[in-house]
Amino acid sequence: MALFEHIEYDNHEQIVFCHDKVTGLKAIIAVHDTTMGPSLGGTRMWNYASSEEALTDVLRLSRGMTYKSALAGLPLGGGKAVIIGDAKKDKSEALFKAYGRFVNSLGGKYITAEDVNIRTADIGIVATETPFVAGTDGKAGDPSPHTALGSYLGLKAAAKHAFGSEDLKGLKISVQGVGAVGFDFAKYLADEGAQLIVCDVNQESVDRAVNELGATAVSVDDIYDADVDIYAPCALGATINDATLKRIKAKVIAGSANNQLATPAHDKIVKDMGILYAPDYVINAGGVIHVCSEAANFTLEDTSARIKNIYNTLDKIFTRAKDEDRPTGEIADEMAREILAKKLAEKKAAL
Ligand SMILES: NC(=O)c1ccc[n+]([C@@H]2O[C@H](COP(=O)([O-])OP(=O)(O)OC[C@H]3O[C@@H](n4cnc5c(N)ncnc54)[C@H](O)[C@@H]3O)[C@@H](O)[C@H]2O)c1
Repeated sequence: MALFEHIEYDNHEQIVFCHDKVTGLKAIIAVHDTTMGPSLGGTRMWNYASSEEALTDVLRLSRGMTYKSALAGLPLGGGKAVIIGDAKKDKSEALFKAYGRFVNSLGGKYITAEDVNIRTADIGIVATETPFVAGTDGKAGDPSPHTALGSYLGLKAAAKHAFGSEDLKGLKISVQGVGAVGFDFAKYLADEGAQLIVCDVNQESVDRAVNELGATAVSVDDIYDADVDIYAPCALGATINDATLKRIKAKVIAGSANNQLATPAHDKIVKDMGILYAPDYVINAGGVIHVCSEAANFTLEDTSARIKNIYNTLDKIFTRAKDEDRPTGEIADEMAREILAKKLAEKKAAL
């Protein structure tokens, strides 16, 4: 397996392969970049088919965290970790304690939090072995309301660019997934007079959106055919793909879901279709801002100002993408790299 030559290596600072002989823990911690500060990113537990697949995933995700935190203006770098295993069968207190000792061995270069298949209770066990954790129970708490607020503000920035006004009154918006983030997000839209079309695999969540927000429900498959101005993916990743793009009628895609594009190539494909795409890691940064507020002791005002700034960041991305006739995701990545390069130059000058 290639390491320095790995296609996703992208100059990672440190990659730690963790193996605990007693518990059988196998994990990879990837620290992509600490130019802006200690790397922060969640730990994912997944039954990867191979260690190659796990490595590719963690490298891609940790770089994503570097870009996300840089564009959110946070004093954080990017990192991520994966535990290789079946979350239904392989979790144990001893395993998370062993993992916590590996996180601790990095001395704060990597701060962990929850991610797919990891609960705050699991992170609570990790926290018994290391202080380098964020998002534990009883501290900053659930990031979803802040993710919803940031995503709503980001959607308004997209509406301004696509339709000439950020006023959502009368706009038709489909919200795919009305869970922790999606419901609060949809409530902001409904409060502003948007017409909502929602779907969810959970019927209770659908009923709540229909009853409390006056939304119209459609099936999880029909959401792609909805005749709407804006499509807001707030559930799964990879919903922007060749098949769905044949059906999506919206002129804007702006929602909270992670990894919305099925492949990097879909960034240009949506642009060429005349759809304005709000890059996922920019619009959904409210969550990492929330978690950072715990790690960096932000005041409530500071946290709130950073979340509101998601609007301004997207505004800049959309303006530059239009001026340069380039895809929005490409511009976002470039802007993140510019922030990192500037900080690195400052650090070199200070030597
Ligand atoms: N929670 C956060 O602070 C945060 C931060 C950044 C990004 N995100 C991303 O936002 C998205 C939503 O996160 P969440 O915390 O609200 O999760 P959640 O699990 O609370 O909500 C997801 C909702 O989507 C529904 N769903 C699942 N499959 C579906 C399908 N095929 N079609 C329609 N609905 C479906 C679920 O039933 C659930 O109601 C995820 O992609 C997550 O990675 C969340």
